[in-house]
Amino acid sequence: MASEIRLVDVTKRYPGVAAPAVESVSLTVPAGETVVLVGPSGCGKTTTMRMINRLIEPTSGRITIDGVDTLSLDPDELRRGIGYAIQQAGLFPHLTVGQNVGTVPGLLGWRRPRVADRVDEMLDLVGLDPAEFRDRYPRQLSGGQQQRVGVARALAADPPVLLMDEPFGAVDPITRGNLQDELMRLQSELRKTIVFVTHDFDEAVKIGDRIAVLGPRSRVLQYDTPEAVLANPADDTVAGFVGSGASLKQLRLRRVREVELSHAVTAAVTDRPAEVGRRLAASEHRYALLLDARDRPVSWVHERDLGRPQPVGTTLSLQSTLQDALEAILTEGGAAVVTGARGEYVGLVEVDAVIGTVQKLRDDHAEADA
Ligand SMILES: Nc1ncnc2c1ncn2[C@@H]1O[C@H](COP(=O)(O)OP(=O)(O)OP(=O)(O)O)[C@@H](O)[C@H]1O
Repeated sequence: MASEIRLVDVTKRYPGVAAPAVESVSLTVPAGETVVLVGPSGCGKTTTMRMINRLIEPTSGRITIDGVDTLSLDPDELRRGIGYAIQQAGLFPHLTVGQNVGTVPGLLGWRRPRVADRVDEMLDLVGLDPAEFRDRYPRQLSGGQQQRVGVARALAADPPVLLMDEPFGAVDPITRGNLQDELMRLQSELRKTIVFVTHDFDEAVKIGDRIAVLGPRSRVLQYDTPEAVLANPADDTVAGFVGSGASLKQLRLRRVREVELSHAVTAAVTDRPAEVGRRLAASEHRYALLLDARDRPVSWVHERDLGRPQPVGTTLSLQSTLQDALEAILTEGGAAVVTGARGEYVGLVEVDAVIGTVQKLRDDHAEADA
């Protein structure tokens, strides 16, 4: 269940402040997608997001959810239908984890056993063992665990819309990466409409189906897929925000399955070296890949050292990112082995194929823009 959110010409003026904090923003968030609002501090991201659940009332303009004007709804009712997760989780300190997660279902009048079941289900979903965590207080959790509880609470009443304001801002980079991965996994199952605020462009690229790059007063500088923003920033301000290393960032978005694989000379580990040598001689290759009885890669042999196979190191799957592929190619030297679901040999990724894919992406976006 997901909803389309539409902002039409939305402006917010804070009392006593001459310049509007948000000026004439129009943006459509498609149902079931994750849209990231990204921009520098003070540009109005939080104000824009909070107008959606009316924690802040717009001065003018219209916000609709599935075509219904949010101003026509009772604000409390509106907010019960919208999950909200914020930095440092914003948990109630005097309530247990279970009570925190069960807040909205409780307000909605769910019966206790149903709330209790839902709490456990949600804790499971965000990777916390209910038996261990449901009766703890927030202060007895790490920052990352608190963030997980925050996400569980936001999702508890199964709202079609989820607003997340720098939800992973207060944790270390590794925990942050894990929480991002978790959110992406959850979203691939739940397909909520998510509006996510961050000032971290890399986070936006990683988790967004689309990114809205905002300038002062929440002006939308570019609204597109991460691939398109990276390949072709709309102007110098966006380019500055994309920063250096745009091509390297693209490597994280593309998968091995999108690359043309090349093929090694293969042989069975049980084949005699002389036979492997004959095969290599008949080819343009210097290395052969030896496979076990179930076609799984075991080792490489060089034509001039057939008696001394070298074990295959890191292998890739078709789902691996091109960043992983490049890392493996650099470690393995020249090419990395791709395996299928049962570990069987599928092909090789070579560095030229990775470079070619990124270049093609740039050319495609440049053409689309021309
Ligand atoms: N209650 C308020 N009264 C007056 N001005 C406010 C109020 N809340 C925010 N502002 C101003 O509105 C502008 C936008 O603030 P907002 O918090 O939406 O930005 P933001 O992009 O989310 O920033 P950050 O990334 O630093 O959280 C800022 O200039 C801020 O000072």
